Amino acid sequence: MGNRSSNHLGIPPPKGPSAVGCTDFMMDHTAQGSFFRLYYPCQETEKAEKPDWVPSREYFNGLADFMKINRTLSERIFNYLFGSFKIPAYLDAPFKSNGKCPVVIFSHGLGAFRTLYSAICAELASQGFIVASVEHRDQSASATYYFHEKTESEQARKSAPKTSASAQDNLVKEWMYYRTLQRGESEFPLRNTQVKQRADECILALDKLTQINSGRPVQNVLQTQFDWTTLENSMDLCRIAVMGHSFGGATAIEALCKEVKFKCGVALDAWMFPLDDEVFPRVKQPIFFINSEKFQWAGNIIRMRKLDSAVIQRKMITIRGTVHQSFPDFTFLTGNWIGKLMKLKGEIDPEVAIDLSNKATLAFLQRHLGLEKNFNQWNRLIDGEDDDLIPGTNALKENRLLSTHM
Ligand SMILES: CCN(CC)CCN(C[C@]12C[C@](c3ccc(C(F)(F)F)cc3)(C1)C2)C(=O)Cn1c(SCc2ccc(F)cc2)nc(=O)c2c1C=CC2
Repeated sequence: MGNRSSNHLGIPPPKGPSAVGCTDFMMDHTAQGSFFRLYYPCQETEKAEKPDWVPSREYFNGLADFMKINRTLSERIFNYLFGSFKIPAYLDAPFKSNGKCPVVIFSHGLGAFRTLYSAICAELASQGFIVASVEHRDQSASATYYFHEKTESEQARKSAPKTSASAQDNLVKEWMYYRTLQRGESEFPLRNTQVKQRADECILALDKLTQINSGRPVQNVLQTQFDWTTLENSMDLCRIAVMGHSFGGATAIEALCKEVKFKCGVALDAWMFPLDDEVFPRVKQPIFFINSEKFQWAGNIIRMRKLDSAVIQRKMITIRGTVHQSFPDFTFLTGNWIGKLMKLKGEIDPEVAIDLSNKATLAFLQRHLGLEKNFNQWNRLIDGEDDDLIPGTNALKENRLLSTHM
């Protein structure tokens, strides 16, 4: 990678043997329904094009709200900086896999949304996983949308002639934006309510995938060219993991606690604040904490350590030279100095960092989902055995003799 010209920016293509397809699913016309982007192994295809990384400009508006910057100005900047990037996957490409695919449900961070972790999700799909990247409707996403049927009165107000009242015409696309903390509002009740809703949304996404896998007809209210019936019997529903970044890492832990079908969890730079203390003793599945060097702090690590267990595998590694944004796709999309200025990049090459994170994740998933692949070649990464990895954490002042294995 070192010899690539610096202006060649973009989300790194997946490294696994399969080409990757992606499509969107929305269960119904409510904010309570499941909404996710699906990444999956697909047939090599020239004709399918790669979808836009940010599906519509409302997402940039939401991002501006989240970052407390002016919408008009930032929309132009975001469009200029990020408007043309494509996802390393083929839109609605036909599904193809030999054998049943293990499943990962992915949960985005605060202020993010379903498309921003494509380097991670596409890599897993290229290695044979079916990945559903959920878009949460708990108002923690920068933006998300849903449809609702227009009421008679709304219909009446619309100027168009009655004759055009097709199914689509009486649907209104409703945008839900990031909910900022009100002045004087305490954060924990909001985040604790949100983490529970987020876990339920991960479980609901799994329920929809289960229904799709069974071949029972499933409604997708989005007009896509993807044939969902091709996913019948495609998933190994004994091999399901839940994964997430930051707030999504806490969501993964909450989801493990609520749903035993999730056999293990991977928490990328988890933000432990939203979780109740009583969740910790109730999680029985293995968890892998993959942390950045700059984001973590002692209090957050100490909460992760509450999950430490002599009988259930809990592992933790820290990637040297990484920041919180080393996991979402933004880290690949700006030059070095803008990236470092906006804390989107750390010292380490972003592709090296995400490669370590992805390989360590694959090795952990093989171990705890019982996969018959060759991801065990990266087992040493789970123990932090690499020049760019620290076993456990750098965020505590303890000396190495006292540090536990996690
Ligand atoms: C002032 C705002 N204040 C809001 C509460 C803090 C804002 N903030 C730091 C930011 C996100 C930042 C960001 C994004 C995107 C560009 C861009 F320019 F590239 F678009 C730049 C700069 C602004 C780095 C975080 O919240 C960090 N964070 C995140 S960031 C997840 C995310 C969000 C948007 C994305 F586009 C990509 C990824 N997810 C979490 O679950 C948690 C935290 C903190 C605790 C829990």
